[in-house]
Amino acid sequence: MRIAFIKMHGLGNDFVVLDGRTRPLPKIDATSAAALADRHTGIGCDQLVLLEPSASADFRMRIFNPDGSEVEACGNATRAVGLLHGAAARIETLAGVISSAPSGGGIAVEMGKPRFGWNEIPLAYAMDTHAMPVAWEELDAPIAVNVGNPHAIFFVPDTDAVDLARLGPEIEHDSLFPERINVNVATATARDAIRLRVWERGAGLTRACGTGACATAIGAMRRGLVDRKVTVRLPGGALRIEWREDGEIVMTGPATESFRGDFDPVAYGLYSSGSAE
Ligand SMILES: N[C@H](CCC[C@H](N)C(=O)O)C(=O)O
Repeated sequence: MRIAFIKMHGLGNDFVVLDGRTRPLPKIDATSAAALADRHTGIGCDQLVLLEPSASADFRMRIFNPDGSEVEACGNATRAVGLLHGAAARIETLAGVISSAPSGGGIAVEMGKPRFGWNEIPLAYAMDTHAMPVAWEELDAPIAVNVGNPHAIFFVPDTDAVDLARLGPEIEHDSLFPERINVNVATATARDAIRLRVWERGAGLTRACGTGACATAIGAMRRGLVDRKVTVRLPGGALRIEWREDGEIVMTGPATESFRGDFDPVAYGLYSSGSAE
């Protein structure tokens, strides 16, 4: 039996969504996730997103990077599945239960509260995460923030002048980051505006990163560069981030369904539910 998928994106950060909220999905592991995400031999996406029933929320969202790693959070995908759900939703993730709701033509997501402790990022050893005493060439003194997943944010004079394709993977895989790291280069251009480019852990350069926008906005606020409501402009478009007085991060932005299709699970080492395992 063929498996249906929905192709979606948030500002060009694209996803293959397998909707298992009402019918069981085949077992997905790192190998099959990477095969489905492959842009040449698979369907192709920045992240594979599985929806499953949940005992603690409206549904559970699992997120796999194209390298097969399963991760705790994905801001753009959360808006996409919020659009798919069509109404306000509480969503169980590896980082806890978050919520989405339609908002002004887009989707607003309450992403949880940021964490700043060196062991919460996590880092391999104790260090000031506000201005880390480390550097990779011109990228130095990052601020580290965990918004469900780990981020390092470098504030630079010109984001376009950074060779992120070369420095991104070097930083992502540095032994300082035991769970690797998402790498953000940003410029605060006004009290309510940030420019951002992201090298994503397990995915590489993407057109937008929702958790990167959240982490970068929080980092800029903690550094006193911006106020508590900012517009973050990424290559794929803009997201609105607010750090609410109660500590919750609220991200608002668009989500789009591109097309629907189906695939033969056997071609990806999967067996549709109920068939021979
Ligand atoms: N690559 C990220 C997951 C996807 C985050 C990004 N697509 C977003 O919209 O938040 C990580 O490994 O933490």
